[in-house]
Amino acid sequence: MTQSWSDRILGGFRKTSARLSLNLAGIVGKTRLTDAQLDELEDALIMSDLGPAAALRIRERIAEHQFDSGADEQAIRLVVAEEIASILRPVAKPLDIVAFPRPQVILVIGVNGSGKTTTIAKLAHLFQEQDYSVMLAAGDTFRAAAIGQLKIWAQRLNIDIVTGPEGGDPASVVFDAVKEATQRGIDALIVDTAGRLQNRRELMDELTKIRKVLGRLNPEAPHDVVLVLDATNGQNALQQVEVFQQMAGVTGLIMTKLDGTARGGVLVAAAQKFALPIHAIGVGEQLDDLRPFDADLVARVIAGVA
Ligand SMILES: Nc1nc2c(ncn2[C@@H]2O[C@H](COP(=O)(O)OP(=O)(O)OP(=O)(O)O)[C@@H](O)[C@H]2O)c(=O)[nH]1
Repeated sequence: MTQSWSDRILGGFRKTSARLSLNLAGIVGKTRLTDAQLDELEDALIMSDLGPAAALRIRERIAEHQFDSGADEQAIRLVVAEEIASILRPVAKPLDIVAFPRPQVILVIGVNGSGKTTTIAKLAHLFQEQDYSVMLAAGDTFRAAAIGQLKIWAQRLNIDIVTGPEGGDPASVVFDAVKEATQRGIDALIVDTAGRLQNRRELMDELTKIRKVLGRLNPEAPHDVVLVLDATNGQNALQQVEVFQQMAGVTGLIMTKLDGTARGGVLVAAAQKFALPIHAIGVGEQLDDLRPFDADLVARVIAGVA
C-alpha cells in the first residue's frame, strides 16, 4: 500500500515529534508555566533538533501565553505548533520560473549523497508538469557515474542534457548548456555541480568559475542557487548551509529524505537560523516525491497536533 503524503511527512518528523512528546509528557500548569517548566520545555525543543534559537523563541511565546483553561500537554502543543508555523511560513517559497529572458538557470549544489541528482530529476519533472520546457547540464564532471546517472534521468524524463567528458571543465559544459537553452527558448536549465566537500578550495574555485561564465552570458544567471540537504544528517546539515553560503551564495534550500529516519526538526533550526527560502522537501526516491513545503502541516506534525 502506498503511503499518503501526510503519512510520509509523519515518517520524516516522527523522531522529532516523538522526542518532543516524551519530554512534554507530565508538564501541567495552571494559567502560566513556571520557570522550571519552561526550562524543561526549552530543553525538550533543543533535544528535538529544533536548535537553541527556535527553542528560545518558542519558550518565550509559551511564557507569555495565558492558558485560560489550564496548561495541559495539548494546550502547550497548540502554542508550540503555532510558533513553529510562524517560523516556517516566511521561508516556504516554491521555486517559480520567472526569468526573463529565458532560461532560468538553477544551479544545484550539495554534498555527494545528499540526494542532489534525484532532486534535479524531481525538479525537472515538477517543471514539466507545469508545462515548462527543461534542460539539464551535467556540471559534475568529476565522476563518470554522476554524468551517467543524470543521463538516465534525462532519458526517463525525455528532456535534453548537455554533458562533457569525465574530468572536463564544468564551466564549459555550463557555457554550452546556457547557449543551447537560450537559442531554443528553454524555460528552465538545471545545472548539476560537484559536491566533494573534502576539497573545498577546488570546489569553491569550480563554483566561482561556473558563476563567472554564467554571468558573462546572462548577468542575472544563476537565478537560483539551490542547496540540497539530507535531513538524516541532523545538525550537520546546518554546517553545510554555512559552508555552501560562503562558497556559492545559496538562494534557497531543498531538504531531502524526510520520509525515513530523518530528524526533521533540523528544518525549523535552519529556517530560524538562515531565513533562506525552503522551496520543497523530498519524501522518497520517485519522481513525484518532491513536495511543496507546507509550513502549517509540518508545524502541526512536529508539535504532535496533526
Ligand atoms: N528515502 C529517500 N531517498 C532519497 C531521497 N532523495 C534521494 N534519495 C536517495 O539517496 C541516494 C543518493 O541520492 P543521489 O540523488 O544519487 O545523491 P547525490 O547527492 O546526487 O549523490 P552523488 O550521486 O553521490 O553525488 C539515492 O539512493 C537516492 O535514491 C528522498 O527524498 N528520500
